[in-house]
Amino acid sequence: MDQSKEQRILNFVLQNAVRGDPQSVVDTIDKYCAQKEWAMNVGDEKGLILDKILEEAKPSTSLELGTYCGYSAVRMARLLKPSARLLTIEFNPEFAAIAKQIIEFAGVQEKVKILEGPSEEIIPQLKKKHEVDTLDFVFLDHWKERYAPDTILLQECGLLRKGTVILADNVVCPGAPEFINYIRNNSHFECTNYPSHLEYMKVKDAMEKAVFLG
Ligand SMILES: O=c1[nH]cnc2c(O)c(F)c(-c3ccc(F)cc3)cc12
Ligand SMILES: [Mg+2]
Repeated sequence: MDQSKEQRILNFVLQNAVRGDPQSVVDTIDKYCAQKEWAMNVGDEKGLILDKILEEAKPSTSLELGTYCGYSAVRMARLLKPSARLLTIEFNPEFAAIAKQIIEFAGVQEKVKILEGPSEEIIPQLKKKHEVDTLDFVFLDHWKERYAPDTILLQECGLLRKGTVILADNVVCPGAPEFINYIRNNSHFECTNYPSHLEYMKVKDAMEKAVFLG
């Protein structure tokens, strides 16, 4: 059977990146997706915005919605302090299997736990099944129609605390209008927009940061 694009990305990482070196894994995926096949990783330009906001937050417990091939999980894990943890939720089993291998190759598997399934099912399990108290950082990078309902669900499950940083990808392209409308008109969040470009393209995109005020 023909290989999937995600399998081709994995193979390129295995053949060209340095095992145990997360930066080389990030750079290798960016090289492949910029030169060979576009893929929906957050990429190098928006990745630098993610890096900066994550480093400012210094999170102990982070959640990512939308693992895909694990690019942003590796990118975030490389900046986390030794005791910090990243939980990442992926609905698509094929993507989760690829991400697991890329995360392990990068050597960050001790910091990253992939949770396979729909976010609306897994989020309510985070406290009891995954021993989460509250989240310090949340990266929204899954289906845009889930950004708003999952943000509401995180609040309802008591997973946000005063100062939790939520960062959303793609608020311009493909766009997340319901989320933007919800979060910018909600007095419990302080929002900041970060204009950028769609990964590996000259198309405009942006990220939105929303700090929960409690
Ligand atoms: O579905 C997505 N989940 C997470 N991130 C995405 C992304 O960064 C994209 F650029 C895009 C995207 C796909 C096709 C386009 F033409 C433009 C953007 C999609 C996603
Ligand atoms: Mg994205």
